[in-house]
Order: sequence, then structure tokens, then C-alpha cells
Amino acid sequence: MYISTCSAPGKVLLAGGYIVLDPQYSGLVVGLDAKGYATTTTLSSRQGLLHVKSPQFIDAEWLYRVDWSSSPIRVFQKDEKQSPNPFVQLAIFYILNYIFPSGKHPEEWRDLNVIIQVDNSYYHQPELPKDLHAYPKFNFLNCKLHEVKKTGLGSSAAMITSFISSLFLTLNQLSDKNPAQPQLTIPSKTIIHNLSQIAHCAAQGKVGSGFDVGAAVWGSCIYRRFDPQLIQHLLVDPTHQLAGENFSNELRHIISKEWSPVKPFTLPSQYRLLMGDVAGGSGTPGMVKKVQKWQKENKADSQKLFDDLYGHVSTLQQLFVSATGSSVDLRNHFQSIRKILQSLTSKVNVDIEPEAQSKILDKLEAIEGVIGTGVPGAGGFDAQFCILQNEKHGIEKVINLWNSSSVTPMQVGPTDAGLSVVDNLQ
Ligand SMILES: Nc1ncnc2c1ncn2[C@@H]1O[C@H](COP(=O)(O)OP(=O)(O)OP(=O)(O)O)[C@@H](O)[C@H]1O
Ligand SMILES: C[C@@](O)(CCOP(=O)(O)O)CC(=O)O
Repeated sequence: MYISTCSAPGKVLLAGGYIVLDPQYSGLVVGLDAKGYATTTTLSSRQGLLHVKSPQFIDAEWLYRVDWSSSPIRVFQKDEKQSPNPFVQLAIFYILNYIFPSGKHPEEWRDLNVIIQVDNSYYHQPELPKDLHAYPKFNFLNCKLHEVKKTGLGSSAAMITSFISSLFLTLNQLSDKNPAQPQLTIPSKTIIHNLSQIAHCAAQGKVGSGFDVGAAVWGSCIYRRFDPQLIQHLLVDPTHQLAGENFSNELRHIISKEWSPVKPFTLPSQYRLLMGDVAGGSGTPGMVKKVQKWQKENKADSQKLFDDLYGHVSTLQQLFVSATGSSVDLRNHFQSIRKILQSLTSKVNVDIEPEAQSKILDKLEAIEGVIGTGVPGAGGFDAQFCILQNEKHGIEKVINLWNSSSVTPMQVGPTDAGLSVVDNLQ
């Protein structure tokens, strides 16, 4: 029996929302120590079955059957009544077609059991009962997956990346005559990154910037989008998974390339990143659509606004990376970014920095030691971020302000580590 657990970090796009969709610009992404985990165990049967379970939710269990007779291999949900999970189904589709390009039922195949777990910070948690000191590491949320309130840390990217990674390691162990301890090397991480990006785009039905998958594999980074044309022809729909005869070869060809290298990034240790959950969440795809429509209709105005925005985002990146920026410089750029996003909010008429969030962010900025605040990524009602000097006094003031503003301070911090093998998941 083989068993492997992988973990992938969550993300916060501190600066670069919307512009990061265009490869001429880049975004500043911090990886978070809130992680998604997947544990794959081999079974003794070999019927072409994969049993996947997400025990933090009601009815989150899926049984898949592999159809080895078609080319490419297809993956069907056995119980039609169970609500589909295209992210999981397509992750299986892409990894199997990558590992078994010949399409024949492989001799070494063993049925698989996969458990998905994610850290509590990904989801808004109910208030802690008085008699409980803390929730268990993977709290049972007593609701269905589609009903949960997300905080915006990138659950689907962390899930899909850790899932593909643990399947990748287990299937390689099965194929290997002398299997060693599973390890993630840079080339294997590149393969897992590329497979995860394709599966994630196919499940979302569109090619996003992919910074969340980038952070899930590489951790904190300066992220530049890959060319969407690279993968467009490899996106299949979750239900039929129809593709040409040569699909697996094309997939392997594209997967083996390095698409767009990320630059690693570390938040300097004199600063602290805090996150506050506003129990909202936001509909990123709808917001992106509205911004893109406005862009098309207002070419000159939007070009200027995006260029101005990137001016501040790229200077921030340089100041952080070179460690040359004074806190006053950093603060000025963070404030300018907020101003531009506020102007985008009113031009597009979409809540990128909603008034309710602005009020709290303004108060945060008035606290001594705070250098930057905002609603990350697409904005809206996702959790707020606050970067400040790593000093007890200021941190306490931020926490007190959040507590008195119905914002819940979150138990998350930055991590530079990306995708990892976990030896002992408690
Ligand atoms: N714990 C989980 N178990 C199984 N599937 C999950 C889990 N978390 C996320 N998913 C899959 O990802 C989908 C959510 O994807 P969606 O793109 O809406 O979230 P997201 O944008 O990553 O969230 P966030 O707001 O955290 O960035 C779910 O419908 C499900 O298919
Ligand atoms: C608006 C956008 O640039 C960022 C979305 O970030 P988030 O999912 O809100 O963290 C979209 C994208 O990059 O795919």
C-alpha cells in the first residue's frame, strides 16, 4: 500500500488585481500558511475506481470510474445523483492522461482513495462556542460545499494543486519497480503546476490569470501570467471530456515546458501581514467581466488607469525585493493603489473597494506602524489585509479595531514554501 499527502498554500494578491490578467503586467502575491491537503492511498482492488472524500462538508463524497477504452481516457462519476465536482473530476482526467498516455488499463493500476482537507481559514467559521478553546484543525462545517462562505484565500487552487500532486506521487510510486520516498523536485513541481493550471482553467470554464495556482505551487512570488494560447486547445468540458486522438501527446508536450517563470518573493521580516475576515466573499468572475467590458468601451481611459496602477505595483515590488523602500515610500504606493481601485470602483460601478470596507481600511491606515491595507485580488467582500511594522503595540491596535468593527482576525501568516510533501498530517 502506498500513501502520500501533499499540501499547497493559499494566496493573497496584495497588489495587481485585474492588471495581472494581462501578461504585460505582474502581480505581487503572498503565499499563506493556510493550506489545502490531499492524501492518496492505494487499495488492493484494480477496477479503475477513485473514491474522493472531503470530510469537512455534508455529502462531499464522489466515486469516479475510469474509462480506459476511450482515447483520451475519460473519467465518469459513478453516482449520477451526487452533485458534480468538476475541479476534482478534471484533476483526475488530466493527471491520468498525463501519466498513462497509451490509454490502456495499466498493469500497475490500483484503485485509489483520496481525502481532501483544507485549513479553517479558507472558510468563514461560526463563532466559537463558549466551552470550546479552539476548533479542530479541519473543522466540520455542517453544510454542503456549495453553501460555505469563503474568505477568498483560493480554496480551489490549493485543493486542485495538492490533489494533483498527491496523485502524481502515488501513481509514480505504483509505476516504479523500486519506489523511493516520494519527493517533489523542481521539474516535478513544474509538471504539477502546468497540469493544475489546465485543470483549474477547464473546471472554471475560462483561463484566469492563474496566480492562485502559481502561489499554490511556488509560494510567495511576483507572478506574470502565461500565454493563454498555450493551453486553450487542451481545455475539455467536465461532462464529456471530448478531445482528439492525439490529446495525451499534445498534453505531455505542453506540460513539459516552462511557461512563465515566477520570481520568488519574501515579505521582509520587519513587516507583519494580518488578515481580517468580513464574513462576505465575492464573485470574482462577475467582477472581472464588468471591468473587462468597461475596458473595451473606454480604451484610452482604462489604459491610463491600468498603467498608473502598474506604476505603483511594480515600484512596490522593487522596493520590497531590494529592501530599499522606507516605510513612508511603501505606504505612499499602497495608498495610491487604493485610490486607483476606488476610482475603478466608481467608473465601472462594481464594488472593488466597497464603502463598508473603505471605512475600516481608512481607520487601519491611521494606526501608527501600518504601511498598507486593502481588499486583495478582485476586491469586494473578501478578507482584508493589513501590513504593518512587526511590533506588538501596533498589532494589538489593529486586532482591537477589527474586533470592534465585526471583522474577525484570521490565524494566517505568509509562507515562502509552496507545494510540499507532508510526512505526518495530524
Ligand atoms: N474542500 C474542498 N473539497 C472539494 N472540493 C473543493 C474544496 N474546496 C474547493 N473545492 C472545489 O472548488 C470549487 C470552488 O471554486 P471557486 O473557484 O468558487 O473558489 P475559489 O475562487 O478558489 O475560492 P476563493 O474565494 O477561496 O479564492 C468548489 O465548488 C469545489 O468544486
Ligand atoms: C481580478 C483578478 O485579477 C484577481 C482575482 O483575485 P481573487 O480571486 O479575488 O483573490 C482575476 C485573476 O487574476 O484571475
